[in-house]
Amino acid sequence: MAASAKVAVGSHVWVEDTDEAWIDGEVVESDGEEIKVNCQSKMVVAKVNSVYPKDPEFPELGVDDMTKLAYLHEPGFLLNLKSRFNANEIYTYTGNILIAVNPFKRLPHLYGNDIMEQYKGTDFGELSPHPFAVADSAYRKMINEGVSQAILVSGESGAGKTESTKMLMQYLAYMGGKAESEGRSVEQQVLESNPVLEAFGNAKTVRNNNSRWIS
Ligand SMILES: Nc1ncnc2c1ncn2[C@@H]1O[C@H](COP(=O)(O)OP(=O)(O)OP(=O)(O)O)[C@@H](O)[C@H]1O
Repeated sequence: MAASAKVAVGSHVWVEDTDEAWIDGEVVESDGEEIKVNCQSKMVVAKVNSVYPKDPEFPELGVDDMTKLAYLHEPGFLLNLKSRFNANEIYTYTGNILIAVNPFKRLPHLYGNDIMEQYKGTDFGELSPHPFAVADSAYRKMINEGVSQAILVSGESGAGKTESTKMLMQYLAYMGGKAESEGRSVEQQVLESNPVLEAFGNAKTVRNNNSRWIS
């Protein structure tokens, strides 16, 4: 929060916390420099310029695009991801960037052919955030503008880059190759080549038992 911003008694703010990262509460006292915040578990004293405003109208299930948040700051972002994750919504947009939170469990209902069909040719942002929407947007730009496209997948080890890339490949293969050869579609063949490539290029690490290994 900007140092000059006023924090009125009765307003709701986010305060940094060593255990939870951020906790929220109501401001009960302020002398202009320091404030006392009544958080659910404890009373916290903090510097005015170290707290962030909390949107009192934040929807319980969060918003599908961070740009719809009333305040763009770390605790607001984290609350939104957590609210959506608790509702099994692991994908969230920030404009045209897709954020994926690793569910560490299979969610097959998200990735079937019926879901790919839904995303086919649909305007970006019209349906729920999804890697298929990113892949569809890239695919259509490539077809319509005749220009090569790149999708950047980034995150720390074990975040889910390989899994997300598989979704992107699944969609592109689905869109690009329907011809059957020896009873298997191009889509199947492309996806089946993945474990072979992984066997040569991946190794178990502390964070991930299927990690990309670079010497
Ligand atoms: N969308 C998802 N659905 C289900 N499980 C997932 C998903 N994303 C990640 N996981 C789980 O997390 C594990 C690690 O994910 P992944 O291998 O994609 O990470 P990574 O970012 O590629 O890691 P590294 O950089 O170490 O290679 C997967 O083996 C899988 O069990």
